[in-house]
Amino acid sequence: MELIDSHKIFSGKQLRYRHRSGVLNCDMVFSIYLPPQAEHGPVPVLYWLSGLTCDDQNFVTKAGAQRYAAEHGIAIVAPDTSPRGEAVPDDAESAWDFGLAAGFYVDASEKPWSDHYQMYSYINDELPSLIQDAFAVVTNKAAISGHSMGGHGALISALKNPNRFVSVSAFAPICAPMQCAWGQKAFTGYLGGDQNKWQAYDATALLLMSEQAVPMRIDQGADDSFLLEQLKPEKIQSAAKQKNYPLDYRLHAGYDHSYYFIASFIGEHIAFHAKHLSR
Ligand SMILES: N[C@@H](CCC(=O)N[C@@H](CSC=O)C(=O)NCC(=O)O)C(=O)O
Repeated sequence: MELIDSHKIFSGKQLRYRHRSGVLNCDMVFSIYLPPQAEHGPVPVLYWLSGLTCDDQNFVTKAGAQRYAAEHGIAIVAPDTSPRGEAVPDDAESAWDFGLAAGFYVDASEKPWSDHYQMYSYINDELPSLIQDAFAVVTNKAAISGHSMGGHGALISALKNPNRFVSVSAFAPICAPMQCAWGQKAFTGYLGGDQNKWQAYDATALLLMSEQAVPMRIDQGADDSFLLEQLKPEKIQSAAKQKNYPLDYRLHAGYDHSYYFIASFIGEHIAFHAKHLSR
């Protein structure tokens, strides 16, 4: 693992590393914020998953999360959103919603994507192992959050691993990818045409099948241009109501899909996770 950037911020450290990923079969970069408390012992970890077109830096430079992570003594790991490199296939049409920076946090089964696009395993297995081996972090519990495509990634990770994550939150997540154009395109490309396979990566379907709840918070901007066509929070709200699932859903007047929205509420999300991580 190679340290490629380092900054002191709010008495902690914002670090950036490059490493070889076995599951993605390419070099990857991730960022980690270590709060000042990490100098005195293990701290809990919040994983942050970013959205379409992002890499690890969008959240680090725009969300303003470090102030709150330092206050609560939480490390934040921000991975990239897809495999990258000369040998990694990208979408032939260079679409921004598929291929590069659009891994959708699934394990692809279809060629040519399956050789590299194994983002679910990277986020849920390989990266946490690496983080636990390399940093002073608490190993038996973590929290997860994300935005848009990354919100979908956070929700499915928690729903599929209720013993690993103590809490999950999301900003403007893609709540029902099987029922929107972004999700249908990605799942067809990465997983093939059999929709039975898609359910394993659809937050609304997973919630309906869940047997163990993870405290969940979703914040959504009412002026988000993707709200009606792509995000569909009403699907997961309805599923949560049906299952009596602990979903705290908040709609905010005037906010859009951008990092201005995320920066406005990231402090509340980190406080939500801190409460559950400290139990
Ligand atoms: N094509 C546009 C819009 C892309 C966009 O809005 N990306 C969001 C995530 S959308 C769902 O996953 C984002 O986080 N963008 C990065 C940012 O820093 O705002 C474009 O390319 O701008």
